[in-house]
Amino acid sequence: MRFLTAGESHGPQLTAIIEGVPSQLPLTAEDINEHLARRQKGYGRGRRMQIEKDQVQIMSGVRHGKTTGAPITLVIENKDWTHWTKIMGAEPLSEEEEKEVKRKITRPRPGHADLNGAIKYRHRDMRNVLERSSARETTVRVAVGALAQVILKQFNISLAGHVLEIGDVKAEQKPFESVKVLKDTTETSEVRCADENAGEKMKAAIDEAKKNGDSIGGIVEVIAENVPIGLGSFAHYDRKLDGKIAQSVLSINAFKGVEIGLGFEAARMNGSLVHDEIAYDADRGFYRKSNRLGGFEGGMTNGMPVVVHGAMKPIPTLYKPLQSVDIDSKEPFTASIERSDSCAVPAAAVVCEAAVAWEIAAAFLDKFGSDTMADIHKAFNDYQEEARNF
Ligand SMILES: Cc1cc2nc3c(=O)[nH]c(=O)nc-3n(C[C@H](O)[C@H](O)[C@H](O)COP(=O)(O)O)c2cc1C
Ligand SMILES: C=C(O[C@@H]1CC(C(=O)O)=C[C@@H](OP(=O)(O)O)[C@H]1O)C(=O)O
Repeated sequence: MRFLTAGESHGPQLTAIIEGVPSQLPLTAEDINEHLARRQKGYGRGRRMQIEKDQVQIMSGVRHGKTTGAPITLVIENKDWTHWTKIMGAEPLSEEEEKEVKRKITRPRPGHADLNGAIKYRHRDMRNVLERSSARETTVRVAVGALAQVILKQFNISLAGHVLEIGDVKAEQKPFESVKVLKDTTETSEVRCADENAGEKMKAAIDEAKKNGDSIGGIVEVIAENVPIGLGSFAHYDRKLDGKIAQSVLSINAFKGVEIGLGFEAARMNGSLVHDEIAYDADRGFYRKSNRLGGFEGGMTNGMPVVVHGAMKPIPTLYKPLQSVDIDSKEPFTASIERSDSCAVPAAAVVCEAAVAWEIAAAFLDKFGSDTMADIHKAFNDYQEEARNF
């Protein structure tokens, strides 16, 4: 399975084309819209989220509620587009229109793709960079991840993404062993949270940052349950599933770190406290007594829940402005701002969940086939039986 996305933040729409989805998979727009709504709900978003009401249109590859095996096209409209038709239109502007429309952006924003992208693609109007580098694109990635979750659900594999930390407020975690998910946790941090008030403390930290004209980042966690043993491979670097997940998570806007299981903490501990001992039960087959390594050994899943953490930097556009330099005048200026999120970590938890879901689903189809659901179910059931009796 593979996908491409296209579309600008203030253009007419975002599009994804997904190729390699098996036939006979039940799929409706509602399966996807549910996740799009979760992404919009998170605390700390700016005014743009009041304009958008993300809804997917399935434009190809599905007939009467079932996939056909043909490429699937997903489209999400930007409601804000109506305010940007002149600035973002594909047609050349007349001289009159050119004067009317404030076109050029020459002031790069620290923390964004603006300056590097402008130099790389020789744009003197940095709107050509910022429109595509915007995290608006994460909408359509969530749509693609939602489709991946529909596939995984057929095999009882479920995922949850939630917020672990906002700034220095931590959701005190329950141990990995007691993970029993899976509900909507984008507003609070219920999944593995021992402190019932953590969600409220996080919201207060977001409010405080906003009040100071600042922004705040955080850490999200994604857990996938009932993942079979052996997705991914030890055989080659680009088939290691933990590596693929890391790439996918790190590609989310503003993500600066990724961990699997204990992650960086494992480097500070002795081996006896890190590795998960192997046990055997006639009903379950082989299993682990703990899950410190987050469900991975040798680039492959080991049957324990997959646990991924992603670290998001604070939003770069600040109401308390940063210094930069105009690319035309070369004069320093203080960045001005019209609107921005002050925290997008809760929303990013949903994006991270989508990224992990996609990688697991793609690896799942690599292992069990990808033509039609009945064949995949058969291959999966046979393999699970063999793994249990191994
Ligand atoms: C869901 C989400 C919403 C975001 N909203 C904003 C925003 O409103 N303002 C902003 O400056 N950056 C926002 N960002 C972050 C920028 O898109 C990101 O920092 C920028 O594109 C540069 O990429 P990099 O941080 O990965 O290097 C958001 C990121 C995500 C994941
Ligand atoms: C539109 C979304 O996020 C946007 C991501 C973003 C950025 O610079 O990345 C900047 C803001 O957009 P605008 O400049 O239009 O206010 C966010 O609202 C979204 O998440 O759907």
